[in-house]
Amino acid sequence: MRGREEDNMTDRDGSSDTTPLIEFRGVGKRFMVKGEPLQAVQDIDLKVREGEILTLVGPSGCGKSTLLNMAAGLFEATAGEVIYRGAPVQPYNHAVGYMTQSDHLLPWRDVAGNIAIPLEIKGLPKGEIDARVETLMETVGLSGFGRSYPNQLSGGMRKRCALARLLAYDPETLLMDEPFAALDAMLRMRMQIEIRTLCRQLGKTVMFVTHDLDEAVAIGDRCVVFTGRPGTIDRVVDVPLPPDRDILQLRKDRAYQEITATLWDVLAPAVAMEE
Ligand SMILES: Nc1ncnc2c1ncn2[C@@H]1O[C@H](COP(=O)(O)OP(=O)(O)OP(=O)(O)O)[C@@H](O)[C@H]1O
Repeated sequence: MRGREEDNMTDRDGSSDTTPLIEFRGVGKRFMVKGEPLQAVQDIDLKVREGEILTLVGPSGCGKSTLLNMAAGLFEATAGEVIYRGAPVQPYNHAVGYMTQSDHLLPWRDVAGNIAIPLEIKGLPKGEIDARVETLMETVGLSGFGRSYPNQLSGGMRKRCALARLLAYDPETLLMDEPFAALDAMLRMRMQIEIRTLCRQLGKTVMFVTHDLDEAVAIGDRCVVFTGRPGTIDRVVDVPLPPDRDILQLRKDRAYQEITATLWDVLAPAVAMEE
């Protein structure tokens, strides 16, 4: 199945076909670097289902971020096509929101001021902005911190603030590129729990890139494993854990242990080849 996702898009219960929200059809991306071609990804066939959390894991440089950038319409595919809700992705895809490792909070604005930015850009009236900011702070567990400045926040609180700002744009799809990589293990787990809970509550579709296989399994409904350079899809697996899984207890879960061990066998050779 190398380079190919299973053709059928049956639901978890196997009952029905679903139209993908995002589809990569035979996608390749080649960059020119100092006059030389560099094939970042090739032969990518991938369907992202509406409302799912799809995690992408693979060795460094296999093109995970490149795929997110193509879904966002920031990079154009050099082969194949990227489809969003039935139409080719245009520069830029306004239905997606991006979150990266660095939170890009404005240091001179407090928490409420940072979260308000997209609402101010939209030109909403002040009363509505205040009410929406309050709700968003509550959603991400930052109630009472509206007047705090980014340098007064812990790493996890900064992430929550960045997440609330992202949600203020109300994107249909969240593209998350190693958003929790800089957090310590405990905070990271708390954010994983929050992202799963929030995205299920709000019905968001998520493409989530991570280097961390445990994280990919813990938060994903499905997990895409990449290999090589150029990046190709080795396999797409259903994560055999319930949607309302208890992330804190996963280490003791037999299904979790088995799936991470299986995926590690796929990834390990590629990781061993990383310089
Ligand atoms: N704008 C660009 N111009 C030239 N080369 C690029 C550009 N963006 C990415 N690349 C190259 O494409 C390849 C894939 O990069 P990409 O960042 O997508 O991989 P990745 O899997 O996300 O890596 P990592 O896990 O290290 O973040 C790399 O060799 C990278 O150097």
